[in-house]
Amino acid sequence: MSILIQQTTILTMQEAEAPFTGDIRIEGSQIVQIASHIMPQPEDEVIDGRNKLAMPGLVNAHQHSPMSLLRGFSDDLKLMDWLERKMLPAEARMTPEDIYWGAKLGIAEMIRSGTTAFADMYIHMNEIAEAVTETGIRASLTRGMVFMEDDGGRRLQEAIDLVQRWSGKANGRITTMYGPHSPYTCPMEPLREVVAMAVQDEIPLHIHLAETKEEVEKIRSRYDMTPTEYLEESGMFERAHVLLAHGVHLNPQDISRLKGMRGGVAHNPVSNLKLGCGIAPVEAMIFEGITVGIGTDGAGSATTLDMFEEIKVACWLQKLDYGDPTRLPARQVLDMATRGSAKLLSLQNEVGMLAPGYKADLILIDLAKPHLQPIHNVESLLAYSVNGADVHTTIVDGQILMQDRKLLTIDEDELYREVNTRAKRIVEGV
Ligand SMILES: N[C@@H](CCSC[C@H]1O[C@@H](n2cnc3c(=O)[nH]cnc32)[C@H](O)[C@@H]1O)C(=O)O
Ligand SMILES: [Zn+2]
Repeated sequence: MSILIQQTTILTMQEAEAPFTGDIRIEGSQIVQIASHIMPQPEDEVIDGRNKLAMPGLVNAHQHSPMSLLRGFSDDLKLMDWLERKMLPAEARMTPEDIYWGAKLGIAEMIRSGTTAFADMYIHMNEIAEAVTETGIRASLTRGMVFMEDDGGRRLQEAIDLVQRWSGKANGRITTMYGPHSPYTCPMEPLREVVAMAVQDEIPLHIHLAETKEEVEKIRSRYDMTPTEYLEESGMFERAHVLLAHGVHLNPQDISRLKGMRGGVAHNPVSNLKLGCGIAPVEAMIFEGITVGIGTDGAGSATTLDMFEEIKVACWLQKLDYGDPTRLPARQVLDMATRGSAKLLSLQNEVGMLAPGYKADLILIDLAKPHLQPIHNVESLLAYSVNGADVHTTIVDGQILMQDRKLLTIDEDELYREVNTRAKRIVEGV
């Protein structure tokens, strides 16, 4: 299978490279050539790229994909109330099949809005892995673990099963992580146990950190530490690749503790705004050399999985926080949503950039729209004007998943029937 995209505007996201017009050739799962003109081969599927822009697919660095089933079900609550009174009881009522359909709903929204890979933390991971396999998207999957009661090791065993069964599957599109949920749901002993497993199996960690002020207060009263100090105490930053979700409430010492860490922080600006959490110190972290990527968090809180929305809001928040519009400029935020997030998923040598040898994970954006004209500066348009609905074509691992806004691997009528019936049944009991 080979694809030739002709005469399109290309933003490779390679270091400081400006956009240019050219062709992109894909063979199998990889990009093999990018040049101003490439001779079509007889077997090529040719895509007309005129009036379009090709860029690396966006990487959503923090998600709970089946929470799309709970979108709009319990808004305008405090995080701890939302989580403990609404989400956890609803999740307890979800069957594995519900999770499969919820994940598929999330994946449909992601493919439609230009996301080609995501980091997911949830339960019933076999079903999410099946949804990833069938739909063609790329994902780093994590069984989230809350250690608040003795479950006879069930959660840990499910996490191990996920890693053993699914790492490298779906032509390498599936990778895995270990996911202790957060400082406030993981006592030190099981946390250290998971860190030791991550080190031994060479598997990254995915965990929430310092999302709310309440969390900071809770960890202070329990352990007399900041949440960051608490995680540092577990040894994870020194010993493993760690994907930290949120990192909103970090003081300057906390930021110093993260310096030199493998992995980095997934910024989820829309979720942070909607839950009233605060503004993450994104610029300060980048200044210290910490990798910051972008995620949406689950649709149960953020309510949208459109990474172009996150991109805009990420910029706005830093500009507002500093009272300075030069903060977090367009190119830098695009870098966060592609290469930054790719590094958080340990995929920096495979996705996040358009280059020969990289995976063919890319999107085409339709520029023939009033809000995307005239074209003074492509990076500005992408950061401040493009919406997920402007994505025309989505390609992952060399397979076209959406063309001309039609999903090719998902039956949307069936999907909407399933999710509505299931969502209704789940929330009736909460
Ligand atoms: N409840 C599971 C853990 C599930 S992992 C993912 C969890 O993260 C929760 N979650 C989603 N968004 C957020 C957030 O913003 N902060 C904290 N937890 C969240 C989500 O509801 C889900 O329960 C257990 O018993 O082990
Ligand atoms: Zn989360």
